[in-house]
Amino acid sequence: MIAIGSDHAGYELKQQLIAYFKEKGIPYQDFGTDGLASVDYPDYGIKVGEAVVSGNYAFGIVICGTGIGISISANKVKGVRAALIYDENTARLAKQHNNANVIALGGRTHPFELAVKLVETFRNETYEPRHQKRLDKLSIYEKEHCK
Ligand SMILES: O=C(CO)[C@H](O)[C@H](O)[C@H](O)COP(=O)(O)O
Repeated sequence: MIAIGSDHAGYELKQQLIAYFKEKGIPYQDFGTDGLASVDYPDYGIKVGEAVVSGNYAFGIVICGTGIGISISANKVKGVRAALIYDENTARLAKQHNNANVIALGGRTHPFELAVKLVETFRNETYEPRHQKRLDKLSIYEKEHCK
């Protein structure tokens, strides 16, 4: 199950991705926003981040205008590794090297066709455990410094 959320600037791309998930039978849960009215990206980035660390989702997708604000927001949640991906290489490496559990896209920067390609590239990639030492350092920092 994919957790997906956006602000108003990411709403249209989110709806397009949801239509794609429906067509392909890919399970998802939508954490809002529910329209084009102006909202604040931290509310949705944090909501999706918290859902992902609950352990009930394979990964999260967060979308604002550029993907920057909402990825920063998701990364405030302990246990989240959110990656702003913008081409096939970063989509691949976000999984291979970082084992990202949230990916961020921009509704004003990522055309739908690119967004689908990046989501599918990320989904089909596998993590390379040789990077675990680095991820462990992030977890240790979180344990020691973040409540
Ligand atoms: O946070 C962003 C960039 O990091 C997003 O682009 C937001 O969606 C953007 O700030 C919203 O801007 P708006 O002018 O209020 O629509």
